[in-house]
Amino acid sequence: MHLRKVRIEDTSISYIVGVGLFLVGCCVALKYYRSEARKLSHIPSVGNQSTFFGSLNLKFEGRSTLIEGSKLHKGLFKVPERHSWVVLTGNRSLMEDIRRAPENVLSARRFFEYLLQAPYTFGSQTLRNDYHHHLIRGIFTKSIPLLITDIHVELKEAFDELIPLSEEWSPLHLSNGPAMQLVGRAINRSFVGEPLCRNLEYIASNVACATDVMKTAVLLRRLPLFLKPLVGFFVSNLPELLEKNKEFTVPIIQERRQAMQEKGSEYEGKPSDFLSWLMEIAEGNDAKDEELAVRILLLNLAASHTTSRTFVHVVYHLAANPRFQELLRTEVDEIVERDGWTKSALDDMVIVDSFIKECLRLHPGGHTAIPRIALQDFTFSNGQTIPKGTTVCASIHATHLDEEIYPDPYKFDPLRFVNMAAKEDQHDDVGGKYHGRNRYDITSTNLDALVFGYGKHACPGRFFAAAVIKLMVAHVVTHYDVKFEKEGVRPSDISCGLKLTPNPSVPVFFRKRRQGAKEVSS
Ligand code: HEM
Repeated sequence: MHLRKVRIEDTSISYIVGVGLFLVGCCVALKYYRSEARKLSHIPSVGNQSTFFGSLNLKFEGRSTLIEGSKLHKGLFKVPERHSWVVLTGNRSLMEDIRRAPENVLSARRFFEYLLQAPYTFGSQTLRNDYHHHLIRGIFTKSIPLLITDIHVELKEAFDELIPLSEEWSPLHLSNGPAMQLVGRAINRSFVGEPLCRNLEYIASNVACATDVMKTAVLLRRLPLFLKPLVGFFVSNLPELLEKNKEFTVPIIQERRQAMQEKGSEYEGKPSDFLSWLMEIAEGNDAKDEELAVRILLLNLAASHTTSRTFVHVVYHLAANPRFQELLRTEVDEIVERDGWTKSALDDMVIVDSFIKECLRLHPGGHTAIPRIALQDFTFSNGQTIPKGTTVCASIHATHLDEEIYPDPYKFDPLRFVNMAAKEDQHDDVGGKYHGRNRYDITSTNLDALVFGYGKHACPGRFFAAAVIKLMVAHVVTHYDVKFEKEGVRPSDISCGLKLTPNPSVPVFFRKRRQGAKEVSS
């Protein structure tokens, strides 16, 4: 009897273990069946195959890995990014396929929602309703010539406060805060006007919100769907930060509403800035004070890091090469003496333009461009297919570092785009194919210049960004000498996943300009 019981227990234990193993096996098989790795197995991968080691590989050798990918694979290839896979291409025709695909097939919007983990940070609704993009493309961009004077005044004050003109060299960790403050003041002069644009707590609040969103999003992107709301709740401080941020903007909105009620919609002294224009066109829920405040914050999110990062890259190149400072200031001195600080003066600064564009070519914000998420299976013109849900983009280095387009592509050539435009003009003279000089301006977007994206989602703020960065760079070369401690050595960029940022650990030394200093009109 006793023996029989033992046998039964033995049998049931092996039975339970067997069923357990079977279920685990089913789960593993199901996980693999549903995994990106299986669905994308037909697309060749580059670098290490494990998502963990592959991501490390991307971190330390992102640029070379993606260049290798474009060279080895003429179609699509994939790389692991942290927890998942990203499909890329360096093929121009396939990049055009991405550009041409409609939003309901390859979605830019869905990518940004994923990037910012919108449902758990800002909320998808705010992001999906992008009526403010039309405003940026329309009246805001058209008004740049009128906005320039105020931005210049704001920048001058900001520079004087943050980097006082001194006869001695003073070190400054530019990328850690000063660049964001300079840019924050400049752009907010046109977004919300004074005095809010120079309220340092407001500028810091914008930066804090952006940092919190990015930090939270990086974490949430790795988690399964069911954990995101819970973890987001504990990790993010965004709700409090947003409330704090609204305390700066909402009173200004209410003041303007009151002025309009009392003195009419076009009252004397009505500020000409983005907030005023936004209040004019917002409707329904979007017109609520708090919604308007969040939209201004979103605009800051899109504009501030991108612009300040570019400014830092430019200053780093100037600091590493004192002769470049001479090159730019010769141009700026002459033009400003003639035209003052105007939009047409900025347009004439073709060397400054070329210099900044060359920085953007070599130091884009990341290794990729035109990122999209497939909302349905998509077949490229070469016959390769990606399944629904795949993140796909262009490898930016494939064109930015293509020696057929840019001879000696790794060399920083400040006059590269001036010379390319001049060649184009010669072509025009002899009846060659003429693209127009504008093709070589900072703001031009095409397959060879992908830093602002390309196609219908290309950055609508790029004309404004270009004007602000030009003003900042022109101000630096006309007022300061800059250098690094070790002459000629520019710190390498930091690569983090698919992102690229200037190295923040090295200070730039500033001193009042000595060489050829002259009184430039302020
Ligand atoms: C150097 C500075 C800047 C860089 C490098 C930059 C870059 C970009 C890039 C790469 C995109 C995505 C394009 C795509 O998906 O194909 C983008 C989108 C956007 N940018 Fe910028 N940007 C800069 C400055 C600004 C500024 C100053 C503003 C606002 C005035 C702005 C507003 C936007 C907006 C609203 C979008 C979303 C466009 C859409 O999805 O249709 N950006 N930007």
